[in-house]
Amino acid sequence: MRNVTLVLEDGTKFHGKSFGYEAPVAGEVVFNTAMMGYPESLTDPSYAGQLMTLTYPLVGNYGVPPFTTEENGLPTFMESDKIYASAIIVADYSEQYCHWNAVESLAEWLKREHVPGITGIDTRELTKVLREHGVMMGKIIFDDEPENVPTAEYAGVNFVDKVSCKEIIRYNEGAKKKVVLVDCGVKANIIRCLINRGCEVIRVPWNYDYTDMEFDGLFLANGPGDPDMCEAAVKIIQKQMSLSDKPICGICMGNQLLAKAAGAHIYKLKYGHRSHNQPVRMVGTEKCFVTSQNHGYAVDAKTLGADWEELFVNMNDGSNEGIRHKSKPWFSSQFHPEACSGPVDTEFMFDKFVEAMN
Ligand SMILES: NC(=O)CC[C@H](N)C(=O)O
Repeated sequence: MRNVTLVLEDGTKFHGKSFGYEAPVAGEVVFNTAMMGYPESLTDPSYAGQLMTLTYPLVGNYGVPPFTTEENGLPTFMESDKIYASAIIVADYSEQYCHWNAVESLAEWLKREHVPGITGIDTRELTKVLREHGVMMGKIIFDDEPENVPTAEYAGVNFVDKVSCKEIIRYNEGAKKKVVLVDCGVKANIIRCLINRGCEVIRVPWNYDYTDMEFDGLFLANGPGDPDMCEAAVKIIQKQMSLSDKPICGICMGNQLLAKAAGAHIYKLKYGHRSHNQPVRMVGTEKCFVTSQNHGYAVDAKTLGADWEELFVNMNDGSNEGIRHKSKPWFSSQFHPEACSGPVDTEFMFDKFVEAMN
């Protein structure tokens, strides 16, 4: 294994070994504290442009599932068609794996998909640095090729435009309820959750004007990067809200875009929420949920329009975790009710959306 150095924007260095694709890479360094779920996280398009650090030390020991697809075209075990994270950073990579569903090692998969992976990194120390300083850009450099220094930008890049579908894709055609799904970088399990509830899903590009289409409800998906890059999507949501009271539901980027359409501002969190155990409270109740999350930006709830209110708050830092309109069936969550991976306790969000369409 070749020696590599992870160099952070502030000059901090971490030395490790390459176990994935052998190429230098740069991106925003983020950390995820989930104990499992690397096949799902790596294929979550919301990680585009990011070097994903896993704080759980042992990674790779359950291998990687096959890339089979269902009849409807969705991947059986993955969250999209490929790895979207720019790299994975771990403490202790295990080439040996054992799982009923594994067909290859994580290293084999990363190499095939041209994604670097590095091991032997003190990921706890790295996470402490990111928590103190906030997320930073970083570069993975091969020690025997010091002149080969990669570059990348994160702020100001429209990642949604890079990952969104380019043409309309339909799933479960002919089902009772038609849902327009705005694809900002949608995870497959959002589509599965809608299909499982008897919906036809009409997946449209992020900046597509769907307002004159025939549908029963609008779903705003998750996606990578800065929501302020997605003004085009916000304008279409505002147009839709001015034309009709049809149900609208959003997840993660979808929460941020709905909030922007409601007049709110978005800000960047110091180091984001990426884990399987983010506690959220439903506002006005004592109901709390353990949620799966992956986001770096948040809605400034104080800036929401007068017709809107907070629906969920994060119990660790008090940040917004969801909003709703005071009288119309428009609501969203910053967390991931579709999980994949993570706890499924909040899947009721999909039930509420389907109920609203009925
Ligand atoms: N998973 C998501 O949809 C993330 C939304 C947005 N890119 C953020 O980081 O906050």
